[in-house]
Amino acid sequence: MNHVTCALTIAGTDPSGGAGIQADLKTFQELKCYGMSVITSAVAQNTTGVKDIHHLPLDFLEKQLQSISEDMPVHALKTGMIAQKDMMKVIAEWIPEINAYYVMDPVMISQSGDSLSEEESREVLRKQLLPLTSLVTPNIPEAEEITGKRIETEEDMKEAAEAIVKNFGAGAALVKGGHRAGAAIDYLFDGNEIHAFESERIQTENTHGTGCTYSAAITAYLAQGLSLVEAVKQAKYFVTEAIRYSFDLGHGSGPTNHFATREEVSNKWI
Ligand SMILES: Nc1ncnc2c1ncn2[C@@H]1O[C@H](COP(=O)(O)OP(=O)(O)O)[C@@H](O)[C@H]1O
Ligand SMILES: Cc1ncc(COP(=O)(O)OP(=O)(O)O)c(N)n1
Repeated sequence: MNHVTCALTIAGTDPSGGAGIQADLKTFQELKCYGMSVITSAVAQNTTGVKDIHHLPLDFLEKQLQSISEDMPVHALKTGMIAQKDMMKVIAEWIPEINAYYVMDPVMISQSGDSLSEEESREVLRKQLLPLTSLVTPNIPEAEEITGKRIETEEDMKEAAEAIVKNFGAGAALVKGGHRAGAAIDYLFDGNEIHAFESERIQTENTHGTGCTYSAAITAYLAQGLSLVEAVKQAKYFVTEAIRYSFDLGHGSGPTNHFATREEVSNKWI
């Protein structure tokens, strides 16, 4: 019997294909996982920003989740945009039903500055979802929102990662440095120690969906059985190349290139 590795994303949509469910599924596919998706919100957005959001009804969210758990294996799952507290509660009740790694990208505000989650959902995220995670991957503003502390230095990033695990019960925390100047350094606290993942900063405006792509890549690698540290290391390489060979598409911040690590593509693309 051939073994298929299955990864699930629970997130919002991006019709322009750079972020959200679309970015996650492209990443799963590229990393040779069978990709599945449950949609929380349909978002009218593109490289310039968010135009409108339509939240799917709660009972429909439940039916989508049920469609997965009654029929399909899940080796790892990620969540992205979960805008409302009641959606979070439904998802938090469902996750323990399946025995899989859980990576949370705590999406709050898009790069274009548009809010993708309601203020009142933050407490549910902290109290009910974080303790279920194998890993949470906040950028700096999201880590500040979770911990309630300003992050200015690399020391602050490390302390935030540690606090998210020790004070909020996350399995591990990866605080991403995409929003800082200088080298792109992310810090992982795995419950025991801090690990640093560093790449050069690539000079480009085309970084739409980097966080989605990164967390989806980590999810795919965990599904395939890599250790947490190795999964983050491989995913960091994947997202760095996806930014390096990003597409100059649209009138705003262009999307990352999900097949940039294919040698034959990156050599000829740009
Ligand atoms: N210009 C860049 N060059 C290289 N790496 C980057 C760049 N911008 C972001 N990254 C990396 O992309 C990943 C996503 O980070 P970040 O942009 O902070 O997340 P988000 O998209 O959630 O805001 C991180 O590994 C970060 O270090
Ligand atoms: C539906 C949806 N989910 C998440 C995001 C945010 O994407 P992210 O990878 O954090 O990167 P930016 O696009 O904000 O750079 C989104 N836009 N849409």
